[in-house]
Amino acid sequence: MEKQVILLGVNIDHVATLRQARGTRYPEPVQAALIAEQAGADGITAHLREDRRHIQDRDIYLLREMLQTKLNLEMAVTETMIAVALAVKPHACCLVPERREELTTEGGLDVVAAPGRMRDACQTLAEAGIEVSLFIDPDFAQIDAAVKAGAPVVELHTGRYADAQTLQEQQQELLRIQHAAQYAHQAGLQVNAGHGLSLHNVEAICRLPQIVELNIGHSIIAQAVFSGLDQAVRDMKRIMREVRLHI
Ligand SMILES: CC(=O)[C@@H](O)[C@H](O)COP(=O)(O)O
Ligand SMILES: NCC(=O)COP(=O)(O)O
Repeated sequence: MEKQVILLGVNIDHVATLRQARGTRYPEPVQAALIAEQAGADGITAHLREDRRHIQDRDIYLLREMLQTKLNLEMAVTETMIAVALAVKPHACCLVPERREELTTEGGLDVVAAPGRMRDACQTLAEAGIEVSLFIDPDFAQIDAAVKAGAPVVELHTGRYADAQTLQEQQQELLRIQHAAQYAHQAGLQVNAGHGLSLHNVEAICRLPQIVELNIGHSIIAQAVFSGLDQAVRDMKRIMREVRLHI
């Protein structure tokens, strides 16, 4: 398989978490996005949650106007969110599961359980010129359902890999992701990955040649607290590039 550059989408949700903690006007997520782009981010991801715990609607509209790369809007599969996406027209939409009581995303979208709803959402967004990706667990049945729904892209959930408590568990989950990436690629899908990735665990995912793009947020924003956002993005891009060059 030809060696491809692996792209980095920087998720800026938790810049907005800091702002919402006090209801101030700072830190400005749009400013963070522009810094991330100048540091080498290939795109910006923002999750407009139904409970608006971090990213706000105004952030999405401003990002759409200001970004030099691409806006990947993460959202639940609801009529309300689809209406927002059709109004904003981001470059891409990643459809994710959401539960208000969750601390963060806990799993992948269950495409198998709602094939019609997923197909309709994919079709509506695609007709508006939006590239749709489905955030799913590394599971063959979910990959098959994503193909049937007409999604051109899947983002494999790496949360169980990132949260693994033992080396054995981590290796098992990595193997699951590897097989899912191969299967999804063979099915003609673009394969992205994300959730819980950091400088400490990203290398093994970068070694999977089918992975086109990683969406990483929490660990980059956390590192930015100490080394600044520009450096945090550059550090992540560098490790991704070096690992991919040597697979
Ligand atoms: C789908 C996913 O894994 C993340 O992109 C998502 O944004 C996590 O939600 P929080 O950013 O609210 O933790
Ligand atoms: N879809 C994954 C994403 O955008 C960022 O997830 P995380 O790095 O904040 O866990």
